[in-house]
Amino acid sequence: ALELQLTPMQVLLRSTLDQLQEKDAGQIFAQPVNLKEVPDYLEFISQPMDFSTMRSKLEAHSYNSLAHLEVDFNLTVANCLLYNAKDTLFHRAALRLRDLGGAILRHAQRQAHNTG
Ligand SMILES: CCOC(=O)c1ccc2c(c1)NC(=O)[C@@H](C)N2
Repeated sequence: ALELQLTPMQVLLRSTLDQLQEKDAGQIFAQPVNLKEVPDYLEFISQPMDFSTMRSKLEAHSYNSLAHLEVDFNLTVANCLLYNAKDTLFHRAALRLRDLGGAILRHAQRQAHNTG
C-alpha cells in the first residue's frame, strides 16, 4: 500500500503537525483566513499560512526537514500576532499556540536527530 512508502521523516512531520493542530482546539488556525470576512487582511499580511495549507505542503513533500515545517508554523503564529490587536482572543490564542507548539517542536527535533 502507498502508506508503507512513508519515510521516517514524513512520519515525524505528520505526527508533529497533528500534535500542533491539536493545540488549536478552536480551529482558528485550521483554514486560511477568509478574505471575504477579513477584506483588509492582505494589507497587513504578505504571506498567509494555516494548518490546512501546511498539511497540503506536507503531503506534497514540500517539507524536507522539521525546520521547514517550523517556518510555516511560526509564520501562522506571527501573522496572527501582527494582524490581531493584543486584547483579542485571536492574539491570545496565538501566544498560547506558540508556547504549546514550542514544546512539541523541541521534542520532535530530538526525535529527528535520533532517527538521523
Ligand atoms: C467567519 C469570520 O472568521 C474570521 O473573521 C476569522 C476566522 C479565523 C481567523 C481570523 C478571522 N483571523 C485570524 O487571524 C486567524 C487566526 N483566524
